Amino acid sequence: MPESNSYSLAPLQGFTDFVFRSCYHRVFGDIQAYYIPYISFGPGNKIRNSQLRDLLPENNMDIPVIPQILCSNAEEMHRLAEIVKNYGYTKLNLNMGCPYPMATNRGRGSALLENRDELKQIFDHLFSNFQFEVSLKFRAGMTDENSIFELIPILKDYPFSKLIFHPRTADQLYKGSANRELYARFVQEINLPIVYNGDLNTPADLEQIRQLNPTQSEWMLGRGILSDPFLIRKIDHRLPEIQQQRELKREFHDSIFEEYQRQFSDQGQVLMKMKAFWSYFANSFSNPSKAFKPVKKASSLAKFKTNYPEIFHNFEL
Ligand SMILES: Cc1cc2nc3c(=O)[nH]c(=O)nc-3n(C[C@H](O)[C@H](O)[C@H](O)COP(=O)(O)O)c2cc1C
Repeated sequence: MPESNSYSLAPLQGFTDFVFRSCYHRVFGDIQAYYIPYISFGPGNKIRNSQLRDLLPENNMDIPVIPQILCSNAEEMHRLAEIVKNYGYTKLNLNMGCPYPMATNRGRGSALLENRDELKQIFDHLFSNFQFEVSLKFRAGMTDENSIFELIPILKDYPFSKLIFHPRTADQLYKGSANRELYARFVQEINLPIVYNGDLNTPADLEQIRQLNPTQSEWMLGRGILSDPFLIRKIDHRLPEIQQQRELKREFHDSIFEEYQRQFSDQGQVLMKMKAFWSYFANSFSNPSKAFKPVKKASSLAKFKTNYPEIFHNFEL
């Protein structure tokens, strides 16, 4: 891999929150940009507290974060972008990839890829009324992956700082696999540097994409990092020796657990967050489904505290 590889953390609502991001950055720190999961308007035109908390500058000190918004039209975009601007951020990411009907039925996320007039209004309004460095994260359309090629002239018309492409259609949700050949064809046709996202779980995954697109150097990683916090070190051939790996992994886990306990007074909420964390983190142990069991079956935070040390003891690689 060339030295110029650069990595960003994908936004995963409920998983890559500020606790995860800050602990990862402190313990591993090999990521250039951490995308904050989207903010959007929910019932009563309100943004969920958890989304706002994740955006607060005091929760993102000294970390290179990029806020993301999920909107359906220029008016919604404007109100969300104002919030991001008022917090002092200078970068903004637009979510045009969310595949879930809850978003797409309201014209948000991937649905915007099929609504070209709305799309252009959003872009026009954003670039003429705000000074953000704007990036765009998108999928390969709603149902027909070839429809994404029709967007190329529009995407080239605006000064996006980055285009991040996850080559799956919305109706695939997370099933099947990301279409790497489609990605390579898209890059060739658009002829701009693009960030690749989707199913990067091993160094070999990056190699295979580079075989199709030799100049690929920008990567956004999501579930791969949640499942293996050493993934980037493996890709860059910087994996420390086994004892240090164990220590770093334990330090990472313990700092996340400590921080959730500081953030939430409700023990049930801490347990829920730790279960979500472990649902991926267990993959970094020798027998993932067995390793996850003691966490999954913990019915209280006290039981979790008793159960998790045995996982490090019994399933550590
Ligand atoms: C639980 C979950 C939550 C996600 N939340 C977001 C989000 O808030 N914003 C976004 O752009 N993508 C979101 N995604 C998509 C990821 O950012 C990423 O595009 C996708 O997981 C593919 O990359 P990966 O295979 O490296 O994980 C989410 C995905 C999952 C599984």
